[in-house]
Amino acid sequence: MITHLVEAMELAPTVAVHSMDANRTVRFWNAGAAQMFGVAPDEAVGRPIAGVLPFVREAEHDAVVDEVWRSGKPGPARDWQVRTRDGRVLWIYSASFPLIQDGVVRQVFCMDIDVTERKRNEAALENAGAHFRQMYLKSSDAILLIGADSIAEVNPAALALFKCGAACNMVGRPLSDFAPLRQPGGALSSVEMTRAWDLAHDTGNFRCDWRYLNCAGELFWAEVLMTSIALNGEHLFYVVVRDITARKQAEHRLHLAAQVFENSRDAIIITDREQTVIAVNRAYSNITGRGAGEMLGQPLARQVPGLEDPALNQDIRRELDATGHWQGEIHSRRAGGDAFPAMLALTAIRDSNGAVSNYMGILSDITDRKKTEEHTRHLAEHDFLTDLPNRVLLLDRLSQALQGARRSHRMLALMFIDLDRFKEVNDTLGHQVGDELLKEIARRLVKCVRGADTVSRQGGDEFLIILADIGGVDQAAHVAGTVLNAIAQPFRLGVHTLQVSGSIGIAIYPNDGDDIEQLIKHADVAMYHVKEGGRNGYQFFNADMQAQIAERVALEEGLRRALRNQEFELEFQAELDVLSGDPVGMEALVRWRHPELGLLLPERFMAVAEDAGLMIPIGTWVLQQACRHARRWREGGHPLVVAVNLSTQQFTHKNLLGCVREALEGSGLSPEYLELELTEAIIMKGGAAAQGTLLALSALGVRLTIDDFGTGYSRLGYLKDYPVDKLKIDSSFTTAGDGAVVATIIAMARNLKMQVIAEGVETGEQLAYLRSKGCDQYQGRLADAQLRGSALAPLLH
Ligand SMILES: Nc1nc2c(ncn2[C@@H]2O[C@H](COP(=O)(O)OP(=O)(O)OP(=O)(O)O)[C@@H](O)[C@H]2O)c(=O)[nH]1
Repeated sequence: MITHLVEAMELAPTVAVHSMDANRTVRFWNAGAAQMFGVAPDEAVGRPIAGVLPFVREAEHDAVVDEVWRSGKPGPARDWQVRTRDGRVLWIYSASFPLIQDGVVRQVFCMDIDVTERKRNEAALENAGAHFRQMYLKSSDAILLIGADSIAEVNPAALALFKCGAACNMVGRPLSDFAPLRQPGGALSSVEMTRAWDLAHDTGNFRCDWRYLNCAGELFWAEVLMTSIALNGEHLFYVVVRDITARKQAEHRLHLAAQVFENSRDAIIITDREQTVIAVNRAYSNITGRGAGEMLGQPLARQVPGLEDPALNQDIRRELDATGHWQGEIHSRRAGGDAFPAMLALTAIRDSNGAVSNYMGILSDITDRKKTEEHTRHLAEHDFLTDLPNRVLLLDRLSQALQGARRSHRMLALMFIDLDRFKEVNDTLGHQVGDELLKEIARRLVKCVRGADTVSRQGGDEFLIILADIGGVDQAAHVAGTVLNAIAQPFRLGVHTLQVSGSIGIAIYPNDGDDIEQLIKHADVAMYHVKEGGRNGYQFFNADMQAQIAERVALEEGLRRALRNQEFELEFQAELDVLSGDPVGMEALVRWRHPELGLLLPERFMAVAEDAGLMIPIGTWVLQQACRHARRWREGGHPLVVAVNLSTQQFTHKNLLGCVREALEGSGLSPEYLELELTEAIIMKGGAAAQGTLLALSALGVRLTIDDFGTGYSRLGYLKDYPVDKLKIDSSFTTAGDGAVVATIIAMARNLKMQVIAEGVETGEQLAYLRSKGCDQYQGRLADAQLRGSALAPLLH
């Protein structure tokens, strides 16, 4: 048995077996030992073991062997490190056991197995583990180990990324705790996560971008790599999470930029630094009708229509080099050849070193904007009603025409046209008909002139015409005649047919002025003279007109001052009873005590007052003063009626009643002592409202007299409809001794139960005649003389 065992030991190829006796002398040394240690059996057997095997841990080994000798039991198996004869260091697995004969330990056998290879693998594995741990701990990527349902382990980077502080805040929780309810695509995070786990499981690993929610409640983007691993039979996921928020933001910005580029309504062109086109967007094709293919690789200047002009190109380059930017309007063309206005903005794009790397061009189609601008400009320069040039454009055209005339030493004419009594059209037919008339007149005026001339509406019923470059004044006169004739043709406006006329003043450059203001002013002055002279005609400006105008202006200023300084006075004409000769009333007549010109009669200043719009304040003053006088007469024991003339402006003024009431209340005069005199013409001008006004005045208690009766085109029918108390026979009938007219008027007044008073009575015969015809009262030089001779003389002033 032993023999067999020894044979087996001899032959065991990988097991080195040797034995030693009590003297530590080698007794057995098999082939394995020879091979392992490089010592042949005959070199070993019979020699002390210490000399044969220089063990690295000799003392330790000796102790084990000593223990076997002493105890007679096998020593513990150990890994030892030994050095072979040829200097190799081996790891051996060694077991020692005793050979006992007769109860005595005779030898100790050692069996050694070379485990160097295994030891080396173990060391490598250990090293790899340590390295891996280092990587795990130091990794800048977050690493999580996910177990069945929850996080099993996290590295420090994961704690930092998820801002969770300690591992215990993550470990044990499902990864879905760290995601928002839904991913940006809208899918539920839990559903998406399960899908990802499944894919990772099926394919080994799975990569995706994922939106996470950290412990601070903040969302962030991460790239996730899940690797499915099996560890000790357990299924795990090794998850690497890398924060890609910055990348996502950059991607988002890029995406946005691409979207802007592609979806911009303006064409965007990108070139390289040589201005060769490298990209265009869709809008470029939409706007220009050219495909991107036509553009790419081509020089910008040749491909953006409108930029071909070398001079413009040079300007652009200079500006781009100097400021990095150029912007301007160009006349571009579409593929079909249609021209369109475009705004081009070119910007140099620089790289990180500041060198120009590209250029970006933005080309906008500004057709609509141009149209809007043109429309706005048209509105600003044209009259809304007639669409003729307005004052703004006229001034511009006049300035240009003047420059041209100066350069070419030619004449130009400026015509000021004002329609005659246009207000009446408005008043009688309405503003709308007035508007239609103005429009039609505008059309006719345009037809009277050449294309180079300008017809403009200044507002109201005023038109100005520039006759640019006339050969002589007769040419202007000819046009003025044509214009008057055109205006004079009947107008058919709806159901109305009307006939109007105009007054034209003409100023000639250079004779009547050499600047815009002067020419306009002088044409206006000339027009005014036509109005003064009865309207419906034309006049050229002359210097006398200017003087007259200056006088008028002075008079107008004087009137305003007179109102302020109380320069007006009242004079009175007596109204006497024909039969008794007693005074029954006084007619108040306004006078102006002019500081330089002395006492002025109304004829001298009323027309100016009317034009200057001063009739209301002057009339109001007269009314108030007259009432005060009458009140004083009454208090002095002379209850006389005071007669006050009303002007058209007063009669048609909306506050006439208020004004009369105020004058009565202000003076404390009873209404029956106030008599208001109106001419037939004034009543007619009051139009449809006249009857109402007269009734309202009558209702106030004041008396109403028709002045200058018989001179107007009397429509006698109206008399019975109006609350008129008295008719005043115009002095022209009295002084002319026109008995028939006077008698007829008196008879008519009788029939209408009105009183009648004759004006302008100068002689006793005239008075006798009036008396014989039953006239009630008289007035005139005879009446004043009689009063002046009486105790009431002071009342005349
Ligand atoms: N229908 C209409 N009337 C306007 C317009 N603008 C101004 N008017 C009126 O035109 C009238 C101009 O009157 P004036 O020129 O002062 O006087 P007129 O009645 O023409 O009398 P003369 O010029 O003295 O002959 C005024 O009654 C204005 O109210 C407008 O756009 N449409």
